[in-house]
Amino acid sequence: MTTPTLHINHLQKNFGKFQALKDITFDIYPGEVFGFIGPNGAGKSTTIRTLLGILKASGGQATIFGKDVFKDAVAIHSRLAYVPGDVYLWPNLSGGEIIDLFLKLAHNKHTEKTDQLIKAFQLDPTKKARTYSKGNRQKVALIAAFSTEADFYIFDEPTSGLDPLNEEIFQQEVLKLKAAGKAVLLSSHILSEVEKMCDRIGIIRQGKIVETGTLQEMRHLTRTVVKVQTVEPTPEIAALVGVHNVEVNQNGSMTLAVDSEHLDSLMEYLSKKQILSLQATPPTLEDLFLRYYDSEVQTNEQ
Ligand SMILES: Nc1ncnc2c1ncn2[C@@H]1O[C@H](COP(=O)(O)OP(=O)(O)OP(=O)(O)O)[C@@H](O)[C@H]1O
Repeated sequence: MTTPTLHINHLQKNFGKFQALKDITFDIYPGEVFGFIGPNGAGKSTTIRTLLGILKASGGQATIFGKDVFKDAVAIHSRLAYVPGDVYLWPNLSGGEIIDLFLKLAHNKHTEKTDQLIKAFQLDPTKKARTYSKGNRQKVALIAAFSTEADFYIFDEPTSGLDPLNEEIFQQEVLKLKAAGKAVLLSSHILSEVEKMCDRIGIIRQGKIVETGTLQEMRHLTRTVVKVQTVEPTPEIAALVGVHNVEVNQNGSMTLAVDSEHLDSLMEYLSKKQILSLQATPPTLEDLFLRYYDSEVQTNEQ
């Protein structure tokens, strides 16, 4: 079996009496883009900072490339690239100088690829960092990271501040990493981005991983919205197992929600009816995420 690039097992982190990470467990394999999502304050950055050795864990284990992140940081960091959500840059150096400095610190060199990335992200590398917008500061870190020859790339909300064109460049570069067999951890609030790029997703809530799986597996946890119009009225549909919220529309069509595991039996039932129109809208990652977000709000209010 392939060794995971990242293995986290029951990771915990306390800040004084506050337990920010209660139980974080997941793996990321080579060639995989793993989406790490959850509400504000759920513990995404704390998990990442602990993996990078910036914070000391209070319990549990974590390995990167099979090495203990708390003991073998130097060996791990030589094969790892990281971009935080809010990048600090030396204000009096130019963007180009900072990219080269980041590359030097990572024992890498400015290459043709670096120039291609500067062009693709449309960064003016001659300008001093103090004149850069937030988006341009992000670009400096992203260009350095994508120019780095690493095996594991960690991005913590990397596209906050990027315009749609640059977000697209970011996505293309991540997919190139994946095609090259690299592992990627992507923490993001942009669910459409996660949905588009990630092979598997982990949802964190209040310091705990509450779900991990492929988008397909996640979809089974939620409901599909079906809009159907039959020749004959079918009020008995509301009594079928897994069917919820049946509403009759003005034109006689029905809108209902069906648990994903009962979608097939609903379709079998409908195949025996005369259908005028049928539309099934699969749940998005946002539908699933909002479900967890909602339950967080309720928990906090109790
Ligand atoms: N140094 C610290 N001292 C005390 N509490 C902290 C510290 N760093 C983070 N926390 C708390 O730990 C929890 C998790 O924070 P974290 O920044 O990891 O969340 P996040 O999921 O990355 O959120 P966001 O999506 O807003 O970036 C929060 O309640 C935060 O207030």
